[in-house]
Amino acid sequence: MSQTHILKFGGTSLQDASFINRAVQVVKEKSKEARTVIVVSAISGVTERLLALSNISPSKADKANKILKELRKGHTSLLTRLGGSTKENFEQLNALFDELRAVYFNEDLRTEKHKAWRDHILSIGERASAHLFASVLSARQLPSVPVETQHYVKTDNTFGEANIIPGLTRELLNEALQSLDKIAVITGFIGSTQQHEITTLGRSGSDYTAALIADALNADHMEIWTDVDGVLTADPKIVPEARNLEYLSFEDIAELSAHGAKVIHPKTINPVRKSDLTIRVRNSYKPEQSGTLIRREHQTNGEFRSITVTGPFIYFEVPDSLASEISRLLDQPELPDSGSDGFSISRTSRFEPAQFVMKNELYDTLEKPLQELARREDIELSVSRDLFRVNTFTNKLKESDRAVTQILQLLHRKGLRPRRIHRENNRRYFSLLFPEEQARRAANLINEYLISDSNRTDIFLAGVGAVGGKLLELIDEFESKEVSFNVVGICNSTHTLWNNRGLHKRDLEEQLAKGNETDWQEIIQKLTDGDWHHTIFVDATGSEEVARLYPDFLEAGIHVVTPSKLANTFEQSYYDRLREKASAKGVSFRYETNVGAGLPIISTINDLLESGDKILELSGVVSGTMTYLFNELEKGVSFSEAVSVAKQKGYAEPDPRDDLSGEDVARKFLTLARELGLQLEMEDLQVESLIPEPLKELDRESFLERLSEFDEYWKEHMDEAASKDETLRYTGKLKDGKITIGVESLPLNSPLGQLKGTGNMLRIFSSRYAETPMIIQGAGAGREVTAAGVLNDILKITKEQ
Ligand SMILES: Nc1ncnc2c1ncn2[C@@H]1O[C@H](COP(=O)(O)OP(=O)(O)O)[C@@H](O)[C@H]1O
Ligand SMILES: N[C@@H](CC(=O)OP(=O)(O)O)C(=O)O
Repeated sequence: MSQTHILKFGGTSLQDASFINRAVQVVKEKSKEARTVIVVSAISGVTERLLALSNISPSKADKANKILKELRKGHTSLLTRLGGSTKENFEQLNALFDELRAVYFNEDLRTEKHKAWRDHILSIGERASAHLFASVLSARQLPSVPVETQHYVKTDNTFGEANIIPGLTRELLNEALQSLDKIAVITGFIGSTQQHEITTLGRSGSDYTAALIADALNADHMEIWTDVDGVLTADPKIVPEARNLEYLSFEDIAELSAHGAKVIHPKTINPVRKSDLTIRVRNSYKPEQSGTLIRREHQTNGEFRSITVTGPFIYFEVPDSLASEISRLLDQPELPDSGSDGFSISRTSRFEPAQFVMKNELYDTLEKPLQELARREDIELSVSRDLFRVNTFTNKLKESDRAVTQILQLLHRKGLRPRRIHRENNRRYFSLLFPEEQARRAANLINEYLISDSNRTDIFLAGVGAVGGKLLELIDEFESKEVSFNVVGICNSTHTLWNNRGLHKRDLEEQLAKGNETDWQEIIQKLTDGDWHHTIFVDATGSEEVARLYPDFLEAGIHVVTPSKLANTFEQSYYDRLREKASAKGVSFRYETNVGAGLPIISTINDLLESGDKILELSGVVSGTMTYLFNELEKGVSFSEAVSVAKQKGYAEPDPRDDLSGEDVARKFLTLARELGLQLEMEDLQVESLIPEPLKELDRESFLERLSEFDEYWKEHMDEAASKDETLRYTGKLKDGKITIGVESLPLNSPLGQLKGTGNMLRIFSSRYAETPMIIQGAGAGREVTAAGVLNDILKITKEQ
């Protein structure tokens, strides 16, 4: 057997009899393949109980005795239950609890060498579990021996967080373990000074012990058995949706654990940094899973993405002149070691305040001198307490800062503003400071950003009629390497359907009718609360009620896209409010299809304006229905017949008066005018209606029936135009701040006279296009072109992010 494997069982992997049985099984399997060396932590919760014991004054002997008794009982009854209770094993375990009692009540040690006394107390946890586990293994035909590392792991005398003396430790461990013919069950977490006083290596230090042993024995592989699937993208206690990382490098894990990923002790990699050791972090609840593989070589496959949350911290600002003195205070060697992110200082210039972030406990020890310093300088030191750092790691940060920008935008949309942003020189990491609850929320949102395809856009589609239904089809068919869409919800006026994993055209047909009742407030709430990082609300309803809700969506950090012309043509104050909300929240409101369906009219006008051009006139035909009607009249079809066919073909609205009134064209021109910055209301437009006065008030059926009374009128008009080689078109014009809309007689061979089908044509006269206008022409109606235009808006938002 040439290979040596180290198995480290954390406290959680030995928490009760069934876990210990599972651990025995793991050892049994492993020991068939390789020489197996075990490292154990104290049974879950035991270190906490021992710490609690060390904080009980001996005057409260009852309380202390209760803990002492429970700990002894807990271990010995496990020994019995697991079949390891030979007389010798029982005596050895009891001897440890006798020792614990004796040390606890040793008043001299407690008072004179308090920290050493406490470490001695803590050591019992690991020593007891090593004895217990070795006894159980031996009883199961796996001959084992407990090894207490206070004899071999040598440290300085920084009790509670001792530093290893590497050479000596390596030599002693090697000597003790090299030729053992039984399975060594070694205590993690503990060592001793040169004077043989027991020390501990810092909370969760057993991982570190395991690495020291791996180094001493030149081991090939090490397994860290714990209670999670491996190293995850975040602590699952904070981020339940955290995902397992398949591979990490030594450098990755060292960086994560130094910044609070508790799954592995920060010093673990130190002794093995240069070795070819492989480390697997595995879940004792799911031994069949492969966990996370950690090795020296750097994996650049994008796996390195994770979040840690550290704290609590204090934050305060002082005039820069005070910063150096405070730094000196922080330099005192007797201060408690508060880890690599114990404190940080930012100084930008002499004139800007210096910003301090420090762990709560560090501040508590410094509060007095700090306040004194502040008083001397006559400033009030105002501190914010209990803040937490959300640290984000990702390989993407090596390439650019885009991920930082995207994450900040995402948090901003969800109403989360960090108190402080800190970008490390090491380009894979940045941190944000928040109050506790916000930190939790931010961690969950960032996790979603990191694990989901960051190119993914989530969509809620309201209205699944002609345009909405087609859009869903287009989204289903859409394929791109850079962007992906996920329709998380759809609704019509009665039903709403949700699915985080994505909805498709077939769901619309099969499932929507079984959905919940549509409740707009609930939809807004759900989209606001969801951890989707990039959401677009698409309104294809044409409903006024929905168009009035856009500010709420924008306020919730949700982009809005719509083919509906309503929102842009409500009162000017509403129009302005939409823009203000969108800009305040960093989200987009897009509506390219409001004019000319799929034709790029609004974007072209904006491009011209942005590049400094001045629009002088906009004119032409922007109603496909009207073009169709006049084309039919040209062919000799009667007015009433043309209207009814337009209705049948779906060009005209269900009540054709909505088109004939000119309202549709008016809304389009008003939208264009406002795009140019004009402040206008619908009433300011001059619009010629094609609805004969006597038919205005009729119901829809009677209107259609009586429309033929006016056929003659339109025939005469058309004949008159024809006699001059002209034809009729319904046109609009915006010039000098005024909009006029109505029927014009135009030469048959002019560009507008030549329009066919549902053709639209808009002429843009500008400073640059003063003589010959820029012309945008094409089909200006129809569900295909409109849905494609909406999809284009969605794509634009996605690419802006
Ligand atoms: N990135 C992370 N991946 C996995 N677990 C993490 C991470 N960050 C923190 N943890 C926490 O680490 C715990 C495992 O460490 P610990 O409690 O010391 O277990 P053990 O007793 O097995 O050593 C997990 O239960 C989890 O809450
Ligand atoms: N028992 C010690 C050391 C340790 O490493 O424990 P665990 O492996 O259960 O995190 C502690 O609780 O800090």
